[in-house]
Amino acid sequence: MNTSPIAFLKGHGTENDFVIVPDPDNALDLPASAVARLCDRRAGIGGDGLLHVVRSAAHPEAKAMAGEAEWFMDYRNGDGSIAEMCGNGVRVFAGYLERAGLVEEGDLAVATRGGIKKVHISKGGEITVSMGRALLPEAGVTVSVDGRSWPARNVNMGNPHAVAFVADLEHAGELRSVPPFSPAEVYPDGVNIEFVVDRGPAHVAMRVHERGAGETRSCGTGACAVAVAAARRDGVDPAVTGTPATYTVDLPGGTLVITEHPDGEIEMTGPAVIVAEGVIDPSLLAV
Ligand SMILES: N[C@@H](CCC[C@H](N)C(=O)O)C(=O)O
Repeated sequence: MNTSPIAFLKGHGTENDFVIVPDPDNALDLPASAVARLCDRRAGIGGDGLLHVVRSAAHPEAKAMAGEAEWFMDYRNGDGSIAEMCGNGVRVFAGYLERAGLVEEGDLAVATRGGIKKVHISKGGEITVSMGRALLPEAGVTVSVDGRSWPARNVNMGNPHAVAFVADLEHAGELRSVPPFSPAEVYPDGVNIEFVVDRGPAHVAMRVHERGAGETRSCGTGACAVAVAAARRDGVDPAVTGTPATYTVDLPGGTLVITEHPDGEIEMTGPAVIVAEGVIDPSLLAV
């Protein structure tokens, strides 16, 4: 049981916001109920998710990566569930490590449940993450919200996404109160759903309903999934042309720039901001 005061920080990446809990030795008990309490916007600190900052060597799920990546992003969704990867989260995670003096500007590797991610912290504060390759299972899916349905592209960025191109982002309705529907046989563990419109050549805008969090103001893995789905729809495949493709993705909370390289590697660039730090009352962490 956690009895002494525990430090936290609050940060966001394009307004996808996180409670950051530094715990290098993995000494804290953080069950789903405690995570949900911390992420509660009224009775807790508030966040779309939680970044538990642990040394890889101290976490059973990350030990094997400790030789290549000193730090493990133990990411949790706001409802306490576990996700493989969080694109905005990994930038904020790296931003925290730099601010705490645990890493320096430049290149670092971060261990995640989705594997090791290479991160570059640049002088201006923007952070670029190599997000890995997108998997595009052939099976098309349908998503529905508020009585409307759209065909969607199934994209896996380490975590599952369904990307639907719509005529108007307002058609996605009140996503926070009316969760969209997607087929459980395709997504047995749930799915993140993106609604997308065109803004111009290689420029789209999206809204997202995240698994475990509801509608959020941004999703990094979602923006990567959208950029790849938009490129394929536009007949663009860097593996075929041998030329990188860059898409600008506008989200309610800001803009992310996504580049897909000919070898399939996807790079995402965006900001990471720390807005506060403080101390958690241990009662919030009671099991
Ligand atoms: N906001 C994240 C994605 C977080 C995980 C997602 N909700 C899931 O359950 O897969 C991002 O920036 O990628």
